[in-house]
Amino acid sequence: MGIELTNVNKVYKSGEVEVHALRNASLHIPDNKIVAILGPSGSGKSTLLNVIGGIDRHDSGTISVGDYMLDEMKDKQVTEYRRHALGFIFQQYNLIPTLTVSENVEVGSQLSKNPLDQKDILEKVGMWDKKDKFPFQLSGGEQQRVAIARALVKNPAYLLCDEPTGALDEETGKKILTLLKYVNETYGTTVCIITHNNGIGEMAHTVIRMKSGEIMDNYFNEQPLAPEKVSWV
Ligand SMILES: Nc1ncnc2c1ncn2[C@@H]1O[C@H](COP(=O)(O)OP(=O)(O)OP(=O)(O)O)[C@@H](O)[C@H]1O
Repeated sequence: MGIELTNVNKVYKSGEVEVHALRNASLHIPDNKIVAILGPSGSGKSTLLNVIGGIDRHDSGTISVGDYMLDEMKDKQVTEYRRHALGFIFQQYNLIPTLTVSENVEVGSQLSKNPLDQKDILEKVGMWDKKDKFPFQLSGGEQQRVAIARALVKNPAYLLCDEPTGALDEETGKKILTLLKYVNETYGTTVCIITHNNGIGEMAHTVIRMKSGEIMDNYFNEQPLAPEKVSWV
């Protein structure tokens, strides 16, 4: 099972210009792992995560995520897949500014048929005592914890994270990585982390390196480091 891509291509066209964002990308990500997707700016990392996450559709090739065969799914089925199988985390947290912490998490809860207990999740991410605060009253690290709680309350099998520590300093970033590792170990969630920070590869079970839309490398880390021990670059 897990995530399987075979010869996936994605071309963006703007006028006469074509950008080959993914070129014959093939990879296998086993379930219940932490995966780091590394590569320079423009190498196709976000495109890869977006086609896996059903935010964007690929042009050719096959993608399966668990039981979901993405190339065979209609848009409505892709929406269901995003709601039930996936949680998303972004660099800029994307919390709703007019809702409190618990109301933001409630949004995630309402998207799921079998949501987890909100109090339990907010306690696990260390934000229960701030459940009535608004996002502007929280630090960046706290906002990212809430975003993780909102994604997690749906109990997704896959957590797709695009630069989750990109806006955070080293100390706070490492706390968020520790939380993601805890999520992986506690719930068995597969955690995919896109990052410019090569050090994050040191804590992952699987590392994927991209360049110019191609997967250059895909290897297992025999001994992933604890998040607090990774280098920060
Ligand atoms: N919606 C789009 N329309 C046109 N071109 C796009 C679109 N999305 C991405 N691209 C192009 O596809 C290529 C890959 O972009 P992508 O965002 O996947 O790279 P990335 O590795 O995530 O970069 P970064 O680390 O800077 O976020 C780039 O050349 C980018 O300009």
